[in-house]
Amino acid sequence: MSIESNNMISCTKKIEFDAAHRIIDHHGACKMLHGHRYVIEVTFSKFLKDFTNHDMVIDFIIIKQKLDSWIKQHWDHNTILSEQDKDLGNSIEKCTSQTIFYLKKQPTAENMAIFLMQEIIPVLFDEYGVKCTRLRLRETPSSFVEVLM
Ligand SMILES: Nc1nc2c(c(=O)[nH]1)N=C([C@H](O)[C@H](O)COP(=O)(O)OP(=O)(O)OP(=O)(O)O)CN2
Repeated sequence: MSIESNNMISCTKKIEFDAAHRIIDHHGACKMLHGHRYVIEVTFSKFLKDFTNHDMVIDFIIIKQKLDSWIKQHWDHNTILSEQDKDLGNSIEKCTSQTIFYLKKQPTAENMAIFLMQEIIPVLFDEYGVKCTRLRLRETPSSFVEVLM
């Protein structure tokens, strides 16, 4: 097999979590507070030409340790709201003592995926020298978004 300079090898890990959200001003039911079983598929890649001295793109165990810990701490069994939705967030916090996770934008699947890809994953995986090339976030069995880099 001949390796071309742009051939890549990638590895993907799936992580699931439960969270509630709502999209203010949505024309349909998504303006109501509701929950999802979210499924993240995160993919890291390396150029094959850079893979010569390695056996793994990145260990699946490291992906789980790093990203799953962040998700468990911030998003799992929590409510994800826009910063414009502080009244709702404050009411929930008063009743449940949870710490609401606020995004600057609406908590759509797109904005959640972009936030993970831009703000969280680069910091969590900085030391491993791998590039996150794809992040898929499934909101329902029939709906997902994907960020490709
Ligand atoms: N592009 C986006 N569209 C919608 C989002 C989103 O994040 N990005 N979010 C929602 C709601 O949160 C909703 O709960 C999910 O919508 P939908 O896929 O329509 O869910 P259903 O289970 O009702 O889908 P079925 O078609 O019945 O399988 C809405 N849109």
